[in-house]
Amino acid sequence: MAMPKQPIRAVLTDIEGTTSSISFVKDVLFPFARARLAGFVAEHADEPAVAEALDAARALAGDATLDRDATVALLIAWIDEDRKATPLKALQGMIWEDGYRSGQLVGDIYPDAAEQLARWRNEGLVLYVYSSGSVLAQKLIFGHTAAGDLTPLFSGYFDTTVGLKTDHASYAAIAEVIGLPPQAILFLSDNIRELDAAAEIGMATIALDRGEVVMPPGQPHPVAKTFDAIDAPAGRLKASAS
Ligand SMILES: CSCCC(=O)C(=O)COP(=O)(O)O
Ligand SMILES: [Mg+2]
Repeated sequence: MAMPKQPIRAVLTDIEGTTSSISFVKDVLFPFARARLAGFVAEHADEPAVAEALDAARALAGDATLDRDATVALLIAWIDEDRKATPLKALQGMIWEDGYRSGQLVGDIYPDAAEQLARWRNEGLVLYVYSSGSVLAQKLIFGHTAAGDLTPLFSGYFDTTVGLKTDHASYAAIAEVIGLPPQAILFLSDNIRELDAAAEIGMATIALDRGEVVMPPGQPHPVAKTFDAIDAPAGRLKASAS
């Protein structure tokens, strides 16, 4: 006998390429952090969170003897190759904090994402974020948008300290923390490998195609161009969009 489909009770969303443009992350956020990394490290290297991130970067590189300059050079190389390394993401978040608080950075959230997230929350869904950006960076981008502070919409945030976004175990751990079966969670992302990992443990999935990258042909997830096309409580595209 076929199991009845679980109603969706939570939405888990990616940021870059999903709620926010890839160009904002690549052309605004990454260069902002890149230009300030050496100065930030020189000024804050003795603070525990910074020292911990620098040590973690050295450990990831497999060379605990790297001096400060060599570690900064390594981190800059990681920015240039868009490496989703947890210590780099921690430092980027700390550097962006100054930019958001001073008004130099404004969180770029697609209006359709902001509107639909608010609507889904009003409809009783609980909302969570899962991004390679650190939890601090996630709170900053949603906390400093042109439409104001969107952080009250969210019940929680997950970053790569829970595991890689392409690893199905990360989604199992997130479902456990949320306290819902994976089948009751809808995951939204522009990255097919992330969606595959979430689907592997039974989450409902929808791919976002914001027109900045080409979707691989034949990939198995329903595709939405905007959040308007998504029927989140049903965990699928609206009939008018499919
Ligand atoms: C939190 S904004 C910066 C996002 C970021 O650093 C990044 O690498 C984007 O990864 P995502 O998992 O949101 O696609
Ligand atoms: Mg993404």
